[in-house]
Amino acid sequence: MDIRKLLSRSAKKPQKGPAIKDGGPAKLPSAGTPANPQLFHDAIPESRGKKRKRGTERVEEEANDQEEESVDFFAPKSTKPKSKKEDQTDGVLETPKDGEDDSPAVKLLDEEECRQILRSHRLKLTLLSSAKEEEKKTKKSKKAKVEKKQEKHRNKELYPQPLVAFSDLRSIYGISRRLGENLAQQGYKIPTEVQMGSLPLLLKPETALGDSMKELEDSNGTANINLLAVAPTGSGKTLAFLIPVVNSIVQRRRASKDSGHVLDAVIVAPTKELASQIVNEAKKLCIGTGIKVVGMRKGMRIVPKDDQEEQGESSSEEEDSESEDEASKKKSSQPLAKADILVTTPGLLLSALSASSQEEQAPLPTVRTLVLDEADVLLDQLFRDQTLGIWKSCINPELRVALWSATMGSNIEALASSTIQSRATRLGLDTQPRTVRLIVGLKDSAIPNITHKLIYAATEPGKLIALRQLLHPTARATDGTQSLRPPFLVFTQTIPRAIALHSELLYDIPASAGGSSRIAVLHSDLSDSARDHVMTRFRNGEIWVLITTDILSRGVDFRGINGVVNYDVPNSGAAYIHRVGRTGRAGRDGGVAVTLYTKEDIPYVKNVANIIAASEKAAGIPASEASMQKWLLDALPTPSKEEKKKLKMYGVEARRGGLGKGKEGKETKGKGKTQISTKSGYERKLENNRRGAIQASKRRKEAESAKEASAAEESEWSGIDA
Ligand SMILES: Nc1ncnc2c1ncn2[C@@H]1O[C@H](COP(=O)(O)OP(=O)(O)OP(=O)(O)O)[C@@H](O)[C@H]1O
Repeated sequence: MDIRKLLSRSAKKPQKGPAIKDGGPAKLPSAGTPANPQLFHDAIPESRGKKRKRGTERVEEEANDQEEESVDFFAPKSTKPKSKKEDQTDGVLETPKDGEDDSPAVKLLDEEECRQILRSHRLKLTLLSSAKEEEKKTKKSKKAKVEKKQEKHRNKELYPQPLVAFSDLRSIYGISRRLGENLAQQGYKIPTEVQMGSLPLLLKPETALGDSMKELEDSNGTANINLLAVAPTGSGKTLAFLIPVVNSIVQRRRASKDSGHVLDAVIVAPTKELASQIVNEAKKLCIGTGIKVVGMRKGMRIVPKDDQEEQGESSSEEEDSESEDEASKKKSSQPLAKADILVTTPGLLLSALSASSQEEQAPLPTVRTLVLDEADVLLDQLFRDQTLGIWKSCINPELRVALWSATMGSNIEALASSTIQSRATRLGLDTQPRTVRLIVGLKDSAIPNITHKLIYAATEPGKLIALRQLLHPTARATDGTQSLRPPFLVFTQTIPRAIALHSELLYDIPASAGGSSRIAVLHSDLSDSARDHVMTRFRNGEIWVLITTDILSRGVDFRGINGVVNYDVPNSGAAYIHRVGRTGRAGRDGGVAVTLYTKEDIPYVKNVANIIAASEKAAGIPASEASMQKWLLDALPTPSKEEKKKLKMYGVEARRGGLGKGKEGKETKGKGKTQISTKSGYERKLENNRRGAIQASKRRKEAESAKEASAAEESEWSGIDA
C-alpha cells in the first residue's frame, strides 16, 4: 500500500508531488534492515593496522557475511581454525562447559588491540574512584602537596576485552547455550558499541579485565561491578543489561539445581510502555530457560505481608460468601507473584513494598541485580524518592547496580556514586563497591544519523499550518522542507495540547486512506488498556501519526519511525535527544526530526540548537550545508540556569495552561493559552460573540415562553374562587 498515494487528497497523480520528484527514492528508517547496527567505526591508523584482523576487521567481516549466513551463529565456527593453533599461546581460554560443549578455544586480544578497538568505536571505560578513597587521597595530597599524586588518584581508564562478535558470548564469556540460541533466533550478530563495552565486563569481569581485575576484586577474588552506562538512543542498551541478568539466573539455577522462582533481578523503567517493552524483550531471551519474567501490576504482591505466613499460589481462592473483613484480608493475602525477573515502574513497586509492611518498606533480600533504565530520569526529582526507596530495599550484599541512559548529568552520576557508597556503609559491607562508567561516543548528544530541522513558525496557528504541510504528501514548505513519510510521532508539551492537536488533525487524513483511524493520541490520562491498544496499533502500522507527550520520549522502540515532530519545543536538551532518538534506531538511516518554534520559544531554543549543531558536526556535515547556521546559533539568547530549571520543571510558560490544571497546579482554564487552532484570536472572538448572542437569544425566548405559559396558566385557574 502506498501511504503517499493514500495520504494525498488529490490521489490521482501523487508521484508528481515535489517530495517525490526531489527526494527520489528516499532511504527511510522504516525501509529494510540495517546492515550494521554500530554507529561508530573510526579508521585505525595504518601503522597499527597489523593487529586489526582479530578485532575491528572481524566486525566488518560479520557485517559483510550477514546476508549470506544462516542464523546459525552460535554453532561451532569453522571460520576460526586459527584459534586451535593458538591453543598453545598465552591468553587462550578453554571453552566453558555447558552440559557438553563443542565450541573451539578462543584467544583473547592483547591490551593494544583492546585499546584500538575501543577507541575506534568511541568507547571509554573508567573505573570511578570511590568516595572513601577520594577522601583518603585528598588528605594525602594535602599532606604531600604534590601535583603528581593528585594525578595518580584520578579515575582510572580501563581497556577491557571488547565483544567483537555475538558468537564470543558463548565461546569466551560462557553464556548458556539456550540463551545463545535465543539471541541467534532473533538475528543478533554484530554487537552494538554499548554491548561491545559492557557485556564482557558484566558477564566475566576476570576475563574482560585481565590484570586490571586486581583493582576491582574483593577479598574472595570476585568483583561485583556496578555500571553506569551512557550510550546513544537506539543503541541496544536493553539487550546489554538483559543478557547478563538472564545468564546469571540460568547459571545460578543450574548450580543450585533448584527450578523454583526467586526474585533475582529488578528492572526499573519510568513508564508502563517502556516496562512492558522490556518484559517482551526479556521473555524472548528466556524462552526455554525456565526463567519467569513478570511485569509489575497494580495490587501485585511481591513480598509476604508482615506477620503473615506465606501461602501457596493456589490458596484462598474459593471462599464465596465472606464478610467485608474477610474480603479485604483475602485481598491482602493474594498469592505472591513468583518471578525471577521483575520489570516495574518505580511507583508500582514502591507502593507494593510499602503496603506489605506496617513500618518501613519491605526488603528485597534475594535481589542481586538492580537495573535502572533511563537512570537519569529515575533519579531526577519526579521519581527520585521512589527509585531510592526501591534501591534501599535491595539489601543483598552481592547486589550489582547498573544504570543506563542516553543522557546523564554529572549531578545524577554523583548521586548514583554516593548512593552506592552509602549503601555499602549502611549494610556494613567489608569490601568497597566499585563502579565503572562506560561512555559511548559524545556524552549527551543526539545520534549522528538524524536529519534535524529547526523551523520558525512565529505563532501557534503558524505551527499548525507547518504541521499540516509536513503531513501533506505533496506539500512543500517555503524553506524547502519536504513532507514527512509516516509513521511519525508528534510531541506536545502537555496532555491538553496533545488532545487538542489530535482533535484538530482528526479529519486531515482522507477517508480513502483510513481517515481518523490513522491518527491517534497517547498520554498518561488514558486507561492502561487504551494505552496498550494505541501502542499495538502503532506498532502494527495501523496508526500513521501518533500525537503524544514526553511519556513516549524515552526508551520506547518503534523500529521504523520515519520522523519526529516537536510540535512544542522540548523542556531540556536531554528531552530533545530522547525524543528525536525514537528514529534512526539500531544503526538505521535516521529519519527527520522537525522542531517548530514560535516567538515565545526564542529564549529557550538555544539548547536544542546547540545539540543540532553538535550532531551535524559529528555527522561530518560541512558548515555550509548544515541546517544549523552559525548566525542563528549566535543570535539565539542563552537561557540562564534559573530559566533552564524552570523550563525543565514547567515547560514554556505560554503553553503551561490547559484544559485542566496548569502552571504549578493552578487552574488556568479559560485563559485560552493552549489553544491549538488555525483560527486567529479575532476570528475566535467573533465566533464566541456569535455563539454568545445565539445563546442569549435562546435564553430570552425560553424566558418569554415561560412567562406566557405561566400567564396562560394563571388565566385558566379559576377553581378556588368558584
Ligand atoms: N546487536 C544488535 N544488532 C541489531 N539490532 C540490535 C542489536 N541490539 C539491539 N538491537 C535493536 O536495536 C533497537 C534499539 O534497542 P534498544 O531499545 O535496546 O535501544 P536503547 O539503547 O535502549 O535506546 P533508548 O536510549 O532509546 O532507550 C531494538 O529494536 C533492538 O532490537
